[in-house]
Amino acid sequence: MPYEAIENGQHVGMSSEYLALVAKRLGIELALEPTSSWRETLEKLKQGECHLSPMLNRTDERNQYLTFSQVYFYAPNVMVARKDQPFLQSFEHIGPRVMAVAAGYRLHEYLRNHYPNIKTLAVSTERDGLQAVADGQADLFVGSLYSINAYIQQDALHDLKISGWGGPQDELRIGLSHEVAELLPAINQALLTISEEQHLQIQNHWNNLRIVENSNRRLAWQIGLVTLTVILLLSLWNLWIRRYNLKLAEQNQLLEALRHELEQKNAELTYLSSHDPLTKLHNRHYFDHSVLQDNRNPEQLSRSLILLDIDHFKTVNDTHGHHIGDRILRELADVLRQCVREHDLVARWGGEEFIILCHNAALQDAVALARRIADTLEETRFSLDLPISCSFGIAELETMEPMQQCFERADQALYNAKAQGRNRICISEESPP
Ligand SMILES: Nc1nc2c(ncn2[C@@H]2O[C@H](COP(=O)(O)OP(=O)(O)OP(=O)(O)O)[C@@H](O)[C@H]2O)c(=O)[nH]1
Repeated sequence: MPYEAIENGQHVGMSSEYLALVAKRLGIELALEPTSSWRETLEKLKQGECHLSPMLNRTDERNQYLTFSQVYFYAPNVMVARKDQPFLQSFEHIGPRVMAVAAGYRLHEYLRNHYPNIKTLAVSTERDGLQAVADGQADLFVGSLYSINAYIQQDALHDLKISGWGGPQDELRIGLSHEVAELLPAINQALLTISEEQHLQIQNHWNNLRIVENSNRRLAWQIGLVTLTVILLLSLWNLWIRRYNLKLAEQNQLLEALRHELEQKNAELTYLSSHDPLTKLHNRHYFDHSVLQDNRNPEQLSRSLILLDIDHFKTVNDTHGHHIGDRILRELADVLRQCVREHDLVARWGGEEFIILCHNAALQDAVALARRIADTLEETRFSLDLPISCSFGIAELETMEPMQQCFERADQALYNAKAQGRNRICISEESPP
């Protein structure tokens, strides 16, 4: 631009208006063959894939495959440099500087033929050439004043300046492939009928108005792009946060399940460490720690200990096997659970020996409980209908007496019961002085 471009599939720019005028005068319709670069346009003309191109300079090379109309548009060429570069009079003063030039343009051919020593950087479009100078890839760009003016404004290349004349001015013509060369006289005639006023109108139209429009459109695109990028980044951020929270919730759930499992295992461990696995009664460890270490407080109510031991249990095991012995132990535990009061504490002391702490029970209360147990044993039908009896030793905790001492008295009483023939209750009357 401002020469020509394709916008939304339409040919626009000065060139399109000149072509429209010519086509109208000739009474013909022209079909657009879109190309993306000047090189491609020339190649299609060469191959006969299209028949006409507007706004071409005549060169020796192009003369081989094109026929040219008369000149209908003159455009000066200029050199562009960054603002910190000096002004250069002409191509003679370029020195070792690198000059960007649009590949396939007449100027490219002109430089090659007349200034082979100038270092050139071939770019696809004039716009790319200006950008190459702005980016420092080239020191200069040479091209049409009209295009350069437009692109500097559109792309806001404010660090660039016109730094000198860029060779002979462009003399632009319509180029026709030889196949349609017979149209040439009519085209020349049509070009002659374009008035000075129409020329001016076309140039003003595309040199001012469109630039402003494009510039705004470019800005709008840039703002739109930045907004879209921000929206995209925010969406990605939200997605990431949502995924992170989901993962966190999963981890928390897992942690909660583990905590629950740990609590269960702890409860199991506590149970196992304080209970006898066979009878499910409290075990000796529990009883020892929670009761025997506890010395009597004078203000507490009376308490008694009962120790009981199954009579001739070895015979049960020896005669009927260990598993029957186990069953008898479990059945005896059930009897004890059934006979004691809820605040009494029953434990398996070891082997076939059990202990009961009777709370709020004086000696006679403990004796009554032992009798109840002995009676229940007689009435209970144990496995294999075996008759099961126990010997009992009982002691009441005296004021200020250590629990351990009371236990030893009960143990002695139990020993006495065994010694006196078993299946009986013996009492430790009082603690030794
Ligand atoms: N089945 C079984 N037997 C046990 C268990 N713990 C200890 N015993 C048995 O209990 C028996 C205790 O035998 P002894 O100490 O001689 O006592 P006893 O035969 O009951 O005789 P007295 O107590 O003197 O009446 C032994 O045969 C032990 O093997 C157990 O958990 N299961």
